[in-house]
Amino acid sequence: MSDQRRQGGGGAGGSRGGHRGPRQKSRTAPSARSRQGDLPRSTALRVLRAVSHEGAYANLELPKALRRARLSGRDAGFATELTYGTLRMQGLYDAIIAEAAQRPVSKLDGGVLDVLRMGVHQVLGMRVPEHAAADQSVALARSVAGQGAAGLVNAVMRRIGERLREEWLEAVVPTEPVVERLSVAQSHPVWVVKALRQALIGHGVATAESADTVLEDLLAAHNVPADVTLVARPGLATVDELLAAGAQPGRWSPFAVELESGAPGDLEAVRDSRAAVQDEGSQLLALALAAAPVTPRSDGAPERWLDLCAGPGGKAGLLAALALQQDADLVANEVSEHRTDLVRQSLRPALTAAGEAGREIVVRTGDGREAGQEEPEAYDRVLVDAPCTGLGALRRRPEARWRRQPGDLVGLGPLQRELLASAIDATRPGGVIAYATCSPHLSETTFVVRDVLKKRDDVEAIDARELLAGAAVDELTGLGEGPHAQLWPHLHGTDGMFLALLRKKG
Ligand SMILES: C[S@@+](CC[C@H](N)C(=O)[O-])C[C@H]1O[C@@H](n2cnc3c(N)ncnc32)[C@H](O)[C@@H]1O
Repeated sequence: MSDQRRQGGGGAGGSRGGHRGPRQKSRTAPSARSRQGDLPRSTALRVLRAVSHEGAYANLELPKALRRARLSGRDAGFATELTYGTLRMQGLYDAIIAEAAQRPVSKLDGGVLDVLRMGVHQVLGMRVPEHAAADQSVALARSVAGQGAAGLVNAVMRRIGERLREEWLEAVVPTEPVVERLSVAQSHPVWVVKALRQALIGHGVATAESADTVLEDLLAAHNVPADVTLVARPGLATVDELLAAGAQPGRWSPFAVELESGAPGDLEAVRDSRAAVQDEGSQLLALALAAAPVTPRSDGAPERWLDLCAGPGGKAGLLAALALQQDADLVANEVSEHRTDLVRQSLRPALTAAGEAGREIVVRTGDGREAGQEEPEAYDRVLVDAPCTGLGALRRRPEARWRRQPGDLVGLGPLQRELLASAIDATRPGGVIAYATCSPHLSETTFVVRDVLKKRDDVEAIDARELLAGAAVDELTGLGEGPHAQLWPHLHGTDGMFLALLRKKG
């Protein structure tokens, strides 16, 4: 459990702001505090408004908002849990608000609805005393929508306080059908629940009989904040260095540590891009590709690696470090110029080290769909970390489940297939292609690989599970029936990463 969750009812409001230090109190006059809600809550509300009205991403918006409000320590933790927890559980909270307000949430003003969602999360998700949550919600409602809204929020918050969480669940969660039940109880859109159910069965980790139980575990795992995992990029940083700075060892990757407190940017190695925030699933994928057997080049020339969709540079950062250790060259390609800049930043120390070692690391902007035609059979190892719905990373992207739509798959499907076909063309005979997504959705994983393989006889699937397990420092099972591998948040504590490894024949 994270610090934010542990602190639960403490934080900003457990005691009507009584825990706050004198410095914060002096920044806001008492009259302003009561009119607008306290600083952690008004900061969280500002982020929620930006997410629901301006299409902002909470993980980018929140750090900026915390900085602007100069929140740190417990207050920053409280605002973070309030923002992320409210966004995650929005589906359940909307059902509770509709019942308590005796009207559909679509009839409520958007700002008032966000205030109420935050209010419900405080009472039912964070154990903040009802009176503190209600008073602060009323003040926030007054500031966003006036006195009339304050009266409505007051009435709804009092009604919400009349029942325990279990009683609310009983009141608003339908008993059947199962998909509807899980959708409300675990706060996911129905289409996502259905797609994940199919994925669990399709990837071979559940049967039609066991799927509902396993599905509940998966959905529940999406509602628990992910640990902050770092990678010590080999040759550039060491795990020991990060452990000495207070991190704990990771579970699967030999280069992973977990940061239980503090911000990643507090660590020098992270500031220098020698280490980085990276889920262990992503680390294992890069390690599996680097370890896959390829036929050595007959001319003895160094291997050439390609990361076709590299932005913002997480996997490219680890691949660059591994390429340096294996005397290989790397091209990190990305279609967006802005994201190419992020890759360049991420690879800064590796670029310097490559220059010193006489190795070549190139960061470039380009459409990956053209690489196969422009550089046929040029590479030994190619990663396609394809643009996808991100349904495997819902722990980290709290608003993604509400923003994503089934229609997104229509645009992504052809792009994923074209990128994979291009990657195969760019790989020389005897080389290996890794196709990865941070989504277990069958339409973006096994169906893409199946369709591409159906059209060509120059490539075959190899057992990704074996290579993934071989890269792990602990026994890694539950990856499916093969040959492709699927990681799961509820089984492995990683993001839901998919990996197919293909070998170019010849
Ligand atoms: C899932 S992200 C890759 C994440 C990255 N590998 C990492 O670990 O940090 C997919 C990336 O593909 C890029 N992309 C989308 N279409 C592309 C294309 N046609 N060619 C190359 N990159 C593309 C997106 O801009 C995005 O940065």
